[in-house]
Amino acid sequence: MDFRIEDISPEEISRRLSVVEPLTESVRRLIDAVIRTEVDDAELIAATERIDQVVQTLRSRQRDGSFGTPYTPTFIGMPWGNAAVGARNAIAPPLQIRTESGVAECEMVLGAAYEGPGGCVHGGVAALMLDQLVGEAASTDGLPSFTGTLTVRYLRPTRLGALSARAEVTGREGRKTFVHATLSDDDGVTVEADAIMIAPKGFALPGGEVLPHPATAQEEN
Ligand SMILES: CCCCCCCCCCCC(=O)SCCNC(=O)CCNC(=O)[C@H](O)C(C)(C)COP(=O)(O)OP(=O)(O)OC[C@H]1O[C@@H](n2cnc3c(N)ncnc32)[C@H](O)[C@@H]1OP(=O)(O)O
Repeated sequence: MDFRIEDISPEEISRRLSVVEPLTESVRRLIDAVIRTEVDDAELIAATERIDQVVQTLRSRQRDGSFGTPYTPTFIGMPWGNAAVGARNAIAPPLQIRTESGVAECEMVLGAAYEGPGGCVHGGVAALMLDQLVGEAASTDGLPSFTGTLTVRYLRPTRLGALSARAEVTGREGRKTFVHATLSDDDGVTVEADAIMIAPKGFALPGGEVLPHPATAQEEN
């Protein structure tokens, strides 16, 4: 896994986000527009050419491979290509997740790009959002955890539109954290999930042994 360190200040992080977040929002509007447009074929072909020109400009200077998750020396993560919450990733659902001890929650408005059954949220998108939320809830004590097992129950179809989601830690056992999560619309819960999150070897255990961070462990190996 990629654990590169980038020595930049929180102010520099904010500055970079202030530039890329509007770009990502613009691409989200583009995705929605492409799905729902009813313009004629000539306009679609002209739009394809204009979009390809923009792609060419962006590709004139580009990193190899994926974005990865760079960390500052004080472990502020920058997962900007992440499929669930990447600030540069327009296919990520628009989530602004808030966390407090053992809890992660957010509200979101999902449009045409997240459709599965007609007019409803794709089950994989619901699972993606809940997977991220259980990960963030499990990691609020500073011990990042991977999803070991995620069990998802779809109780009824989730209409596209305004939704909310919440994850809460229900127990911890060694490196395992148990988390329950829900996705809800105005009428209540539509999807629920239970996760077993695992803190990989190489991270500090809460109140116990401090293991090397993967970034430094990698250098030592
Ligand atoms: C602060 C920043 C915020 C950061 C915020 C971060 C949010 C991240 C959210 C993103 C979530 C993701 O998508 S994560 C990506 C999807 N997940 C993955 O790719 C994980 C792939 N799997 C793995 O890397 C590995 O299998 C691990 C790390 C899950 C486990 O490996 P391990 O560490 O070697 O585990 P091991 O020693 O064998 O077992 C330890 C204990 O866990 C149990 N265990 C092991 N695997 C599993 C499993 N899959 N499901 C259930 N339980 C398991 C074992 O029975 C054992 O229990 P006992 O005997 O002790 O009782």
